[in-house]
Amino acid sequence: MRYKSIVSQGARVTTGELSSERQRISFLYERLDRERAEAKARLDAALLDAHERRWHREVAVRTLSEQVSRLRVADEGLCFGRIDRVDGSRAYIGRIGLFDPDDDYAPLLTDWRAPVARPFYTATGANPEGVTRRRHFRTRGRALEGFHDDELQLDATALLDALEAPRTETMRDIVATIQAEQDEVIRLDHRGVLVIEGGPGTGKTAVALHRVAYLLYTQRERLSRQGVLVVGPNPGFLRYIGDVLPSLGETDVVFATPGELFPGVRARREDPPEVQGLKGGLAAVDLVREAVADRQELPVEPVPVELEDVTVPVDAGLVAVARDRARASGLRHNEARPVFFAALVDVLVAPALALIGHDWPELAADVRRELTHNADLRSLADALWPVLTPQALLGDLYEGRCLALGYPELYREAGRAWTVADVPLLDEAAELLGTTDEAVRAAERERAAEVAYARGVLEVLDLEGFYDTDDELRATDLLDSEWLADRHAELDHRTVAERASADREWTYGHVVVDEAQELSEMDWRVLMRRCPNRSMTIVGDLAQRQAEAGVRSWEAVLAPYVRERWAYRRLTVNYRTPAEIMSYAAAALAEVDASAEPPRSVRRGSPPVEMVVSDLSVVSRLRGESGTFAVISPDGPLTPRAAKGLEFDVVVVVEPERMSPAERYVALTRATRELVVVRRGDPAATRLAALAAFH
Ligand SMILES: Nc1ncnc2c1ncn2[C@@H]1O[C@H](COP(=O)(O)OP(=O)(O)OP(=O)(O)O)[C@@H](O)[C@H]1O
Repeated sequence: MRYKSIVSQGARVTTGELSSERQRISFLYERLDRERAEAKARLDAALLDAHERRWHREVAVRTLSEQVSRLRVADEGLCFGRIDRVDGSRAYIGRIGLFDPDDDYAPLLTDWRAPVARPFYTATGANPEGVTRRRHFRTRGRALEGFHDDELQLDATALLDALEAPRTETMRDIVATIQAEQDEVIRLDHRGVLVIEGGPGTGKTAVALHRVAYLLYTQRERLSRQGVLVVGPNPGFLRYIGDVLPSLGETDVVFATPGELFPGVRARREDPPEVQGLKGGLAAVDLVREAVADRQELPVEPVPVELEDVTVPVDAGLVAVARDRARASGLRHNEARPVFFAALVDVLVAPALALIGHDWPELAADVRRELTHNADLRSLADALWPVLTPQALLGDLYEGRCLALGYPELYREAGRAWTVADVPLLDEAAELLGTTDEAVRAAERERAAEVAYARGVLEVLDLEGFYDTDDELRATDLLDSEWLADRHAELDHRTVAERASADREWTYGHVVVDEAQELSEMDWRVLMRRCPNRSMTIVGDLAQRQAEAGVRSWEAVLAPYVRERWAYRRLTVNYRTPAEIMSYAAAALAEVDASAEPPRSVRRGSPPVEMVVSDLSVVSRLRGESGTFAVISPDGPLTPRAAKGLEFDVVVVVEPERMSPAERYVALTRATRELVVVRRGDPAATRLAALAAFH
């Protein structure tokens, strides 16, 4: 191996160097503790500062609280490497940057995202980028256990150590071992849509999350104002990746599944594949348009409206003229209602005058006034052109109207929960319907909730551990209810993430879409609405697509929004699955796409074990020896769909023959160490067949 470990170096030199590196690292922790104490003192002072304007104080408190939590994340693995340069200078690389205030703020520790840290990840023997040595530290908690230096090849040791470690329930950051091809993508200076594709285990998710941390570092001002949205396939996956950004010091990010992109709805249910196809294709845009048009109705029979001197029959022909005028206004359905009513009054004046038998101008004005205030005409207009929420529109469509419109497959019983595929339709409906009075009332309710939230913030400040003893002043000691009320009026104090996730019209500064191959054309419309600047990182693998309505070509999905203006990068190395398991899974890949290349595995392990059993209950007795363990079966509890994006040390795949090729490919590539494949059959017959083949 092309590295010098401290063990292979002379013991005298090693001990000396190790102890000097230990001193250096404890010095960095001292600095960290000092900065943290100073930030906390400034936070206390900001809370106490009675002279400062309230909202200034509020901003200061928030900024300092963020700083305190940023400093807290670096508690473990603060510094993980060092580079020595040709000019004799060196830089220690870590999770955050630390500076020396006593030496003109010279860098003591360089943030991994800073440009000067880049050679730590990218320098090679062929292209050393001015670096003579790269050193990797091995730490436990705050203690330095050892280090090794590499000669600028792809450093196998640090990476393999990281990859061999047993997995936990949640994904870890890879900041100490980012590889050059990944680093290129993480730091890519591309403002628009970036598609990152790669086979299973190539680090797409890890890279996308580190890219978020990098973008927040380089464009903090813009992104912390607008927020970042990370979309993942299901809640289990979001829980799995949920710790990575906080471990990198970034917390202000909204995580959502496609079923949660419409505020107020948390869809979990899946439609059958053919219904997903109908709801997910672009034709669903016309479907929603038709559903709205269907609610702009004509009376079947003329409806009599009684005025003082005459009864006017409101017939379909007259209503059609009013409806055409309202539609021609170009306003959205709810917003065009007043136009419809005014047009209806307008078209009724002439027939009313004709029935009265006079057309004096004063009489016409009276009739118009009477019609405008006529309660029957108002309720008729309400019935013919009702105010609609997206939920009411789709609910009525599914619970009956779909039959007359020719979409019987959409029919559902009243009161059933929304499905994931309904979410983009609700969003589309919201676009076509516009605001409702209900929306205004909801905004009022939200304002009331903000007041309650403001109170909550104070409690959180009390609970977050900034106050260690009872003697210290607490936020609630300093801020009274009057202040709370004013403060509520002055500013919206929720975090960007909280405000963004509650607001359908919020537009994010950057959107990350993971397992993007699963999203339908309708899902993409929602995401593009949430990100008009098209600053997006899209990660996926077309070969792993399980959703019928998912992506078949990136070009086709992106062209309507950015034409050909998007960048594409491929990751080629598999950091999860040992080579033996990957070559076993290659057969499933070939079934999905005969021309596809499986990624190259960095690790070797043991070949998968195949079992044939007559009774599947055996599976419940299988266990992994250590680390994480999962059974993936078409019937669950962990289905191939739910296993998307996850990994486990030991994986048992049950009845892969009952899975589609893409499902099989996903299931077979989840193991980091051992794969057991269980099929149902006659074990004796299988053994005989194997023996026959052997002879
Ligand atoms: N440079 C690295 N250093 C250490 N671990 C890494 C590195 N790159 C990836 N990994 C690890 O490899 C595993 C697979 O990464 P990840 O889940 O991001 O892959 P993926 O491409 O999203 O896979 P899939 O397509 O199956 O969802 C994770 O455990 C991740 O932490």
